[in-house]
Parts: sequence; C-alpha cells; structure tokens
Amino acid sequence: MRKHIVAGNWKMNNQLSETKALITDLKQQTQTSDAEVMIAPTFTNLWHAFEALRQEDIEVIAQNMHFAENGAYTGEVSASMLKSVGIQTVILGHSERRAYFNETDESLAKKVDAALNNEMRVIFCFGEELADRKAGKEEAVVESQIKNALFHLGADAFKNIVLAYEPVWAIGTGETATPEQAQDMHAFIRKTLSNKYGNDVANSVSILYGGSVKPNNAKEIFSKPDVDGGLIGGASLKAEDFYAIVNAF
Ligand SMILES: O=C(CO)COP(=O)(O)O
Repeated sequence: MRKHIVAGNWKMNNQLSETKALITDLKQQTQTSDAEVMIAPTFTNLWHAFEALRQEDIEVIAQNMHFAENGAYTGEVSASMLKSVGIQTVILGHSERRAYFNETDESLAKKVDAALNNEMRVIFCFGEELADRKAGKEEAVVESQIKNALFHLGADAFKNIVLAYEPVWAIGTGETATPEQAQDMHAFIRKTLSNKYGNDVANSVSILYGGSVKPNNAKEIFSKPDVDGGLIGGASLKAEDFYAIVNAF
C-alpha cells in the first residue's frame, strides 16, 4: 500500500510571528485521514517549526537545499545543515526554482544525490509548461525531467523518493488539471518507472499532484488510483483549508 501524503509548500510566505500563529491553528485541526502531513516553511522558520511540532503528526520539511556539503556558496543551505535542525525531507526541483533560479536537471541530479547521501527523503517536483501541453509534448517533457534527474539512481533509492507532478500552468493560477489529466499523467509516470525499475518499485512510489488543489477539488483528485496525495501551495496557508485537503482521503 502506497503512502498517502499531503504536504504544504508555504513558499516565501510567513514571518516568524505568522509561522507561530499558523502552527497554533494547525495544532487545533483534527485529522480523520491516513495521510502523512508535512509543512515546508521557509529556512528561517524551520527550527522553530520543528521544535513546535515535535510532538505532533506533522513533519517539517525544507523547500530546497544546495548540493555541496559546505563551503564557499554564499546564501546557500546544505543537507547536513537541514538535518542538524531536525529536517529529514526536502522538496527539490520545484518549477519556481527551475524558472527563477536556473535549476536544471543536471544540478537537480546532484541535489538528489546529496539528499540521499545524507539519508534524507526527497519530494522531487517536475511538470510541463502550458506550451508543452498545447503542443502535445507533456509526456515527453515529464519523462525527460524524471530520467535526467533520477534514472542514474539504483532501485533502492526510490524508498526515499516521492514524486510530485506539478503542471506549471496549474500552479497559483486557480486552474487545476482535471482529475482525468492528473490520473493519465500519474499512470504515465508509473509506467515510466516500471519500464526502468520494474513494477514493484513503480507501485511503491507515492506520486503527488500539485497545482491549485483546494478544499473543493481535493476529494475528486485524490480519488484517482494513481494520485497518492498533494503538494499544496496557497491553500496550505490557512489551517482549516489545509486540513480539509488532508482529510479529503
Ligand atoms: O506550487 C505548488 C505547490 O508546490 C502549488 O501551488 P498552488 O496550490 O498555490 O497552486
């Protein structure tokens, strides 16, 4: 049975006081689903969030990290630094990182290796742009993003990889992929994994959908057989909305 996961990507939102307030609200919510729940605050709030949620069933995860262990990389944060403040999971390859910070499949492959070498879990994001979909190239784009960043790994590594399909045209736009579009792509992703690593690996990897998931559409998206959870942006900034999505399983 694959794990259900609902992760809130807070992006560059919430100062410390706002982080404290949102965590207080999150603690008051009731979980009725079996989903693993995660939140990804910005770097400056990770330690506070980790300490504040130590006793709760909410994992605090990071939005990004550098591939080097340490050294002259001004402004960057390494895997071991994240681990030193309790963080075990990192989001890598978000489309905003690819678009605004020049992240490439090659640099992402190095980041994935660094995270796994530090025994961290990776939520690896990818997804096509609107022009790709209009040209009918969405599967080819997704396949190359996955192959280039992950297919150097051995099958065992996939125990610590979660995939997140986030079509760029659906992020922050209010436009969601239809549940059928999400299912079709998730099934294609699983087939791509199966062709390389076999059915056991393909069937064990959780594949999340991200892009304008809201309380009113989560249930339908999560009802699809190859959708194992969601990576939630805007709606993760309000505790009630986030838990309405967590409980949509
Ligand atoms: O980018 C996302 C999660 O990583 C999705 O963001 P929205 O839910 O705001 O569309």
